[in-house]
Amino acid sequence: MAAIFEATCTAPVNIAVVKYWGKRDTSLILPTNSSLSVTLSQDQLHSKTSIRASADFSSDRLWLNGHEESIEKNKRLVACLRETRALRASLEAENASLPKLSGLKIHICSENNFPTAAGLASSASGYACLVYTLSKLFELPLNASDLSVVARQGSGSACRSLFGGFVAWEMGEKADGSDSRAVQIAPETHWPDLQAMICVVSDEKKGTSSTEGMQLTVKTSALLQHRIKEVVPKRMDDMIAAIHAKDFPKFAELTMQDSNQFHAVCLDTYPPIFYMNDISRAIIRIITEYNKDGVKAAYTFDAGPNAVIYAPKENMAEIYSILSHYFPGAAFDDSLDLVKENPQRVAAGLPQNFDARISPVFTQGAVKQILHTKADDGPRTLDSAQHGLLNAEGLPKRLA
Ligand SMILES: Nc1ncnc2c1ncn2[C@@H]1O[C@H](COP(=O)(O)OP(=O)(O)OP(=O)(O)O)[C@@H](O)[C@H]1O
Ligand SMILES: C[C@@](O)(CCOP(=O)(O)OP(=O)(O)O)CC(=O)O
Repeated sequence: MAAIFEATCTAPVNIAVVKYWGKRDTSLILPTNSSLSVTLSQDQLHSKTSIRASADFSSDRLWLNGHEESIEKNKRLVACLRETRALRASLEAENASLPKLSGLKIHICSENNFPTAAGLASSASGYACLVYTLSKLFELPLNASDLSVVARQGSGSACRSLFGGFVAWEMGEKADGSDSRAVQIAPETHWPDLQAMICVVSDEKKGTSSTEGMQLTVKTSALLQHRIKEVVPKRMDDMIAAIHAKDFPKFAELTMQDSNQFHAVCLDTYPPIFYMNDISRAIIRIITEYNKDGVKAAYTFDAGPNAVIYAPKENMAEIYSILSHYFPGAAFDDSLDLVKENPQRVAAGLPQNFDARISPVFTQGAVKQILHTKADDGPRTLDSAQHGLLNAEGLPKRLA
C-alpha cells in the first residue's frame, strides 16, 4: 500500500455585524465593501474535514455530509484546490526531499454538525475548513491572513472564519484580489463576556442564495451604492472602535443598524428579496422592547429568517426567559450551563416593565431551536488517527 498523507481539522462559523453583500468580481469573489464578523465557538457549530492524499486514489473525490458530490462542477472548490496545489508544487520544486503530494489525487470528507445551506453560514465554516485542512496536508507556510485569500475564493464569508474573535475582511483595491483578505481585529480573549444566542427559525434550504441575491442587489439597488460609499467605511471604523473599547451599547446599535440596512438593500433589490419572516420581525420587536431603557442585546439576520442575538453573558438568562415566553417549545442545548446556573432567572418569564403586547405568543416550534454560544477561536487541527472521517480504504466512515 502507498504512503498515506492525511489531515483533519475543524473550522468555526462567523456571523457578520457589518455585512458583506455584493461583489465587484464574481470569479475571484472580491466584495463591494469591507465587512466584520464575530467567530462563534466550534463547541456548538463547526465543519469538520478530513483530506487524504494517496497514490492509490484514481480521482479527486468529495463527500459532504455523507453524500458524494462532484468536484468538477464546483468551480469554487476547484479554485481552492488549484491554488493550494500550486503552492505545494512550488515548495516541492524548492525542496526535492519533500513528498510529491501536489501530483497525488485526494479524497475529501466533510461534515457540518448543523444544517447546511440554511443561512447558518455553512459555506463560511465549510470552505475555511477545506482550505485550512489543505494547508495542513500540504504543510503550507502561510499565515491565516494568506489562507483567507484562498478561502475567499470558496465563499466570501469563509475568509473571516480563518481567525477567531473579531475579524475584518478588508475589501482591498487590487484587481488580482491579493489585498482582499481577513485580519483579526481582536482575539476571542479580548471580550470573553460577549455571547450569542442563535434562534433557528427555519433549517430548510433557502429560496434565494446569498451568491445570486447579492448580485441582483448590485445590479438593481441604488441604495446599495449609498451603503457602499457613505455608510460602511465609517461604520467599519466605529465598529472597530466599539470592539476595542468593549462598548456593548455602541457595538449593539451598529450591529442592529447594519442588519437593518442589509435587509433594506434586499428590499430595494428589483424584484425584491425577503429573507426575514414574521417570526424574525417579532424577534426584532422583542429585542427593541428589551432595550427600551438601555441597550442590552443586539439582533442580526443573515440571508435567512434565523436570528443571532449578541449580548453580554449576564443578560443571557433574561433573554432566554423572554424568548421562551414568546416561542414555546424551542429545543435548547444547555452546553454553556445557562439553565443549570440560573434555574430561576431562565424561568422568570417577562421582566417587570416589559410590554407583553409587542408580539403575540407563537405556536409551539415557531422557533425550532435556540443555540447558546460565544465568541471563540479559529480553526483547530485534530489527530486523524483518532478523529479522521475516512476509513482505511480512504472512503467515508459514515455515509448518509
Ligand atoms: N463542510 C463543507 N465543506 C465544503 N463545502 C461546504 C461545506 N458546507 C457547506 N459547503 C458549501 O456551501 C454551500 C452552502 O452555502 P450557502 O451560502 O448556500 O448556505 P449557508 O452558508 O448556510 O448560508 P449563508 O452563507 O447565507 O449564511 C453548500 O452547498 C456547499 O457547496
Ligand atoms: C448575508 C451574509 O451572510 C452574506 C454571505 O455571503 P456568502 O459568503 O455566503 O456569499 P458568497 O461569497 O457568494 O459565497 C453576510 C456576511 O456574512 O457578511
